[in-house]
Amino acid sequence: MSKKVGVLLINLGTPEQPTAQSVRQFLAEFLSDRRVVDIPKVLWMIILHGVILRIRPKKVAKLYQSIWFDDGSPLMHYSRKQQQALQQALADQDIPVELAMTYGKPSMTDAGKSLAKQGVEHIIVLPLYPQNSRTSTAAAFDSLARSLGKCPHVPGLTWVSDYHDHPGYIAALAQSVEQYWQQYGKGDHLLMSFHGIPQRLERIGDPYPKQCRTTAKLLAEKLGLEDHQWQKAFQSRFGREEWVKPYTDETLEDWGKKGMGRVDVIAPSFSVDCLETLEEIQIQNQEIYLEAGGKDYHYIPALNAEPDHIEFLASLVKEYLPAK
Ligand SMILES: C=CC1=C(C)c2cc3[nH]c(cc4nc(cc5[nH]c(cc1n2)c(C)c5CCC(=O)O)C(CCC(=O)O)=C4C)c(C)c3C=C
Ligand SMILES: [Fe+2]
Ligand SMILES: [Fe+2]
Repeated sequence: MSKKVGVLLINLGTPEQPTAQSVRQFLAEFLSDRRVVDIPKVLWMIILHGVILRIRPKKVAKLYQSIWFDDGSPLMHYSRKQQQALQQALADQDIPVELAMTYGKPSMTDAGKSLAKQGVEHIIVLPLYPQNSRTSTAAAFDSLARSLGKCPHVPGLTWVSDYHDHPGYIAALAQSVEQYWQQYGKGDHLLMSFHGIPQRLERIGDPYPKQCRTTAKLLAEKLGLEDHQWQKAFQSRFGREEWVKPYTDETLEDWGKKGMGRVDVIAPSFSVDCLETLEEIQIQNQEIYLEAGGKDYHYIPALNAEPDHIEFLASLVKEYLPAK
């Protein structure tokens, strides 16, 4: 008899409210994770609690307020929709789907308990990070492992480490760009903006930057773009250290100064729209580009719970089903 399979979708986590208190709670947990910030612990705790958590929550809460949805944070809104849509897509196979966040709620433990209650004995764990990094994917793994530490036994597990070059993922991205172009016309340049990580991490073996470059190259090929029509860049720098280059904001400022026409921006490291896309890319970076002299700026939304994306995720799950 084969074991009943379930799916655990994982994303980062997000504040419960767009308030300084809620943002502080989220950042305190997220930024205390050694997978995310690995500078000497005592020094980091002094900086984090003495400086960052005193200043940043208030500032960032305002940014969350500017993009907050009626039912909560965009990241949570779209993650829930993804879970429901994937659940529906896999209903004919009787595969339940739960959602957990690496930090905060819904917790790994609650999601795991819910799968167990539904009779699941083998979990396909799908972190919604197309590219694999110690700061995102490995952090999700640690969080899952910690919660399994409290479990009376460990179920069967299949870990989807990444899908950065999966033809189905590249096709879903290309499809969304083409649909956008059909509706709103096509820009002169496509900027593919990925969440950044410190450059030092690439030197010590984090596969993430290389996987982002591969995603970008494959997407450009799929769209039939020539080299001068697109560029990749890395966003969301944090702290003083050098991060992987080129930087998104500097690239857009440079393009704006050159008086470039219309730029379209897509963010292929984000499975769902969130603060870093709806605020940083769509609001902040647009301002940078236009103020520098750029003419027109369009943000192409994340794949979210769009049918092509869900179809791809369902097919990915089926590829990882354990042999009967
Ligand atoms: C300490 C530095 C950070 C690293 C390294 C990092 C990697 C990383 N992050 C994501 C995805 C997301 N990050 C988001 C928010 C966010 N990221 C950092 C810092 C690092 N991220 C901070 C401090 C924040 C919070 C906002 C802020 O204070 O600026 C989000 C959005 C969350 C939301 O609620 O909308 C996502 C998603 C990836 C994929 C990644 C490594 C590859
Ligand atoms: Fe981040
Ligand atoms: Fe940011």
